[in-house]
Amino acid sequence: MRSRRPSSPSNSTEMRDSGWRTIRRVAPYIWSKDPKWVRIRVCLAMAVLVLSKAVAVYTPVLYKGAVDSLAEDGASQLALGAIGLTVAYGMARVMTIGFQQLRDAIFAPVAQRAFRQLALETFNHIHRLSMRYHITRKTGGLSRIIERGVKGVEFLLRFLVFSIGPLFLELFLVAVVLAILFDVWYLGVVLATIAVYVWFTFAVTEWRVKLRRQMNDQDTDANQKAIDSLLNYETVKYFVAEDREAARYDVALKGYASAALKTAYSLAFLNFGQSLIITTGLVGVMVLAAVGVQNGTLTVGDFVMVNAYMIQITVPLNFLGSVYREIRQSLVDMGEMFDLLEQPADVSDKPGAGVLKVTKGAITLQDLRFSYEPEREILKGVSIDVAGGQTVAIVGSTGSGKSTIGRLLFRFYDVTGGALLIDGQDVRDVTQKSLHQAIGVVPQDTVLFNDTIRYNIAYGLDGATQEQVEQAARDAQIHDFVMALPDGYDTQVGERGLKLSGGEKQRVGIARTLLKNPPILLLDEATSALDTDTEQEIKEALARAGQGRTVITIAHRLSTVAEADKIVVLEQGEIAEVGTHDALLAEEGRYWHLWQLQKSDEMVA
Ligand SMILES: Nc1ncnc2c1ncn2[C@@H]1O[C@H](COP(=O)(O)OP(=O)(O)OP(=O)(O)O)[C@@H](O)[C@H]1O
Repeated sequence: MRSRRPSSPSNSTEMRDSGWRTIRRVAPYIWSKDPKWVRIRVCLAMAVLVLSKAVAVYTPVLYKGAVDSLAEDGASQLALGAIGLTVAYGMARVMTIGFQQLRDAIFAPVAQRAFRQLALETFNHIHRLSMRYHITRKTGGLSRIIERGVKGVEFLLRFLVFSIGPLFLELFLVAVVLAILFDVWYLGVVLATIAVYVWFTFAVTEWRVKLRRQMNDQDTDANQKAIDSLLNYETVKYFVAEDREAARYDVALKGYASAALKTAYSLAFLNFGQSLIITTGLVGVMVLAAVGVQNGTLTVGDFVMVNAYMIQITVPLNFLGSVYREIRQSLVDMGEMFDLLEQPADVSDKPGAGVLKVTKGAITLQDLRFSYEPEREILKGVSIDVAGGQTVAIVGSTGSGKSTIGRLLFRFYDVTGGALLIDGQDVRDVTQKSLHQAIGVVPQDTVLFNDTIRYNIAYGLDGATQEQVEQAARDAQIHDFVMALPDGYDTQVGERGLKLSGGEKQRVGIARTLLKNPPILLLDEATSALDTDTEQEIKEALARAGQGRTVITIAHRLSTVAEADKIVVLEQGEIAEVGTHDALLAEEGRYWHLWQLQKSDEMVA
């Protein structure tokens, strides 16, 4: 699906601001001391740029010389001077192009380095951003922001450095040559032509940007309708709605066609207007030159030289409209990327944060308070002590805050009150890296990389060997299943692991966590009802995984927690009961009630 392009800045202040911000952000990569070659290349590219423009501006002078030489010597005589000048003219043209290409080649590594570093910086930053940010953004949207932002920088560099900058340098040089070789009238006509041309181009482009936006919106609309309809393929068939769908799509297509036509007409208007202005200027300057030739103050060579200059400056001017439009769009795209880069991470390491040292693996929740949104407290003072090596289960009705405790332990969010300690160290005082290293998480819904089973299991340990992968798979009770597959460990799991069943995915998830071998294990049990056999296998796999570690199980089904050393019953963010399975049943309280409910559910099922 093509995305809707963001709207462009509506006024020049915004453009200037985003322009400045872009320069501030990109300049350090372009004008960087380290490595040294960056600055050397930039200086060289600039020198070659000036050289190419100087040669370009001198080329018509050679042309004039050839024409004058021909006019003086007469066509019948051998005009050696004219031939020499014509060859020199040809060489000058080749040199101009040669210098341009050389400049591009010298600058290219600098630009590539800048794109790479910016993309990498943004990517790393996105990984650093907290969960709070990630769950509100669509990952596809994020990758588009990086892609468009980096493309924007690429475009801006290419056009500012290689198109707009050189164009203005050339205009300036031509203006100086005209003022010196001819008189200020020529300069006046040229400047007036350029001024009117630039004004016209910008004004019409501004109007065209709006038309283009309408066209893009219509395009997105048509696309969305088509995709939505295809995604609902079965529903369309169930309701015999093919004709209705086609009609709906056609309405969207009609809207797109009408917007596209307006865009095309406006382009014709822009092109014609530009050509009218430039030709008027060209004719004006040439009339001045023709008068000069008649008066005897100018030669025929001067006449053709003026023409050559005018033609030379019109070619790049022709692109001005599209360059202007693209620059505006690039500024918007880059603005989005820089917004992202400036987005603070709300969970970050304290300055001087130490490394978490896990000795026993004891976990203490001290009067833990937390809210995702200020007005709704999810955990209202929860205190739990988990001794090293113990298995503690947290149970409770849905929405009571069980998974939230796991997220706080992993420090996806910071607590709003109280503290969370591991072996006496507050999780906020240690580096996130060391904390994440110490905790293995088997989430409710394991998401896998779109790669092989081997890759997904080996992900748990950088550089894991085949033997280690297989051992982990055996411990997670998935090895036999994998070996029975035609491609074994090379089986592709599909996007997000969709080619595996829920139970298989979860066991792959357990295997990779076992390979990580963390002292603390956080199990967020699958809520989806698994069949009894699978549940039993997963239960065994998890029991094995928990040996010799501290385990916190967030349990949705009580049948899996009976053997826990301690069960904490959570209700609406508060602890309702704590005890062992037997003790809690004997109390006949909340846990007993939940147990009865689940037992009767299972009987019905
Ligand atoms: N990112 C979030 N922003 C706002 N509210 C959230 C967010 N995540 C969870 N919540 C809310 O916090 C409450 C507790 O969620 P949590 O996932 O911890 O519940 P749970 O006890 O694990 O439930 P379940 O058994 O259904 O998984 C829920 O009411 C949920 O709607």
